[in-house]
Amino acid sequence: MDHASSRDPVTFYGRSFASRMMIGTALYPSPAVMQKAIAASGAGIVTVSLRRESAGGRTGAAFWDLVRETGAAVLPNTAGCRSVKEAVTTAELARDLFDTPWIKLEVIADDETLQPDVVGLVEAATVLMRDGFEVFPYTTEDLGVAMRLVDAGCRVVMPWAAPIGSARGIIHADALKLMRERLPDVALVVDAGLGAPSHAAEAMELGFDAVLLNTAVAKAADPVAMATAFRLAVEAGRTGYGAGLMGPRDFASPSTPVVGRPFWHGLT
Ligand SMILES: CC(=O)[C@@H](O)[C@H](O)COP(=O)(O)O
Repeated sequence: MDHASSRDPVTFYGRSFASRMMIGTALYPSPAVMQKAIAASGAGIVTVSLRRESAGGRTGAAFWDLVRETGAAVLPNTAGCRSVKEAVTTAELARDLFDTPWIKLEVIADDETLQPDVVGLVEAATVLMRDGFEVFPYTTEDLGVAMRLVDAGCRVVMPWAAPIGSARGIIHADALKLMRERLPDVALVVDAGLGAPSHAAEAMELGFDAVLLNTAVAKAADPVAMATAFRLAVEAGRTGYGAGLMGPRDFASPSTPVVGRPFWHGLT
């Protein structure tokens, strides 16, 4: 019987990638460390903030060159947008600047916590999908919102594990499991709040298609080593999921025989 494995490619809007990890480009101690960490992560997709790039000038151009040198596909994002209008305008600028229909859509309700505004998100996703974008919406674990995003045409949904930068890992595993169960044909990516490689493995074991993370790698004492650890964890989690995880049981189930006699009985 064939099983899914870490070597199965993942597909987003018709583009396939060997790696199931996406990585952010913010917060690294230096551009050189960012490049090395991206390489160590094996990520085929990097996300970049349009606000940073649209600032233009030498800093923006130099940063864009560094990202391009990684060879990864670019997923521009609308980080920091607080309204539908702002997110749609930013997406349009991103399409021109990065020459891609992809947009990681973030509509933020609260500057302090970066809590997603899920009402504005569905509205902006509807506008952008109608306008030919391929939207990767960043949302909470709420199934109802995810279903509205799918109704709007999104083929990818990116629920959080936990609030951005919190490093708490998956807080509502049951809600993510339900989302996986109810949206079997949608590419689901756990985005934000992953703090340890084991969190990424858990997301993959839940059957998610990929993970996206930034802070845990960028802020690690050794970002390159941490990127490697996340890569291995994603591969392990995906392979474990494909191998068919046994379900938990309420009570013990003996894994060693309790009948018969030890084979060495009588030899001494
Ligand atoms: C939505 C968002 O901005 C995230 O993609 C973020 O960049 C990654 O979250 P962490 O920094 O918590 O990994």
